[in-house]
Amino acid sequence: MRDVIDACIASGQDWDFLGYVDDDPSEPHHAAVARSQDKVLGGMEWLEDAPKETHVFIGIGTGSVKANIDAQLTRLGLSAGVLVHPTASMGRDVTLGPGSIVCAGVRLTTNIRLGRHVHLNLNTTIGHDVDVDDYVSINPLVAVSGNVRIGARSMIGTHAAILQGLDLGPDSVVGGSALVVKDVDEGITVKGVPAR
Ligand SMILES: CC(=O)SCCNC(=O)CCNC(=O)[C@H](O)C(C)(C)COP(=O)(O)OP(=O)(O)OC[C@H]1O[C@@H](n2cnc3c(N)ncnc32)[C@H](O)[C@@H]1OP(=O)(O)O
Repeated sequence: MRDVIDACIASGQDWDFLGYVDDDPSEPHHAAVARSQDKVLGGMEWLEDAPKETHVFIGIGTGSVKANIDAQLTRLGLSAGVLVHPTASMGRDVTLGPGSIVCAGVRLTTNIRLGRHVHLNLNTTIGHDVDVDDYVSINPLVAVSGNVRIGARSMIGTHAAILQGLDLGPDSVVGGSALVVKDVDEGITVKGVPAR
């Protein structure tokens, strides 16, 4: 996520990165943050006194965790921003929900809706007329075809392909490199080619 923030700032977007909020940062995480000359601001309690103009992004992939943190942020009256890497491309009629993170090389075509805190990782493509519900994470190099609906909190593993017109239920999981050829029910994990 830090690379997306850096690129947005470099391209002239008006962000000033304050740091990370982490309830239980590991030693390697602390060290990596220090090497980048960033800081861990504190745990979730830091947000209670954060300036109200602070915008927050959730750097966690698990949909249910994102939903839980988003509820806490809403209670605190904090807003989520939208981050779009300058190398991402976007067609007409694309709606990005609060907290959306669109990484480098992502291609969004037309008539697409992303819900709250949707993450589109590196080089993912989203076809026309696609609805991605709240807290979904789509990992690098995924190809989502046209007229697909992805239910809330779902995770699409790296390099998966989803064929056109399919419905993936809430909390579904698609394994890395899967080829999804039929609808996926709520809470179900599919993997392989074809995915089952
Ligand atoms: C920038 C980033 O890092 S973004 C993150 C990128 N990472 C991803 O996208 C992760 C995607 N996740 C996966 O593909 C996971 O392996 C999941 C979600 C499919 C795991 O599903 P689980 O059912 O928990 O798999 P588990 O690890 O228990 O393995 C069960 C079996 O499935 C196999 N398996 C696991 N993942 C896959 C997969 N993607 N495709 C095919 N087979 C798989 C395992 O080899 C194992 O087979 P075995 O029983 O014959 O030994």
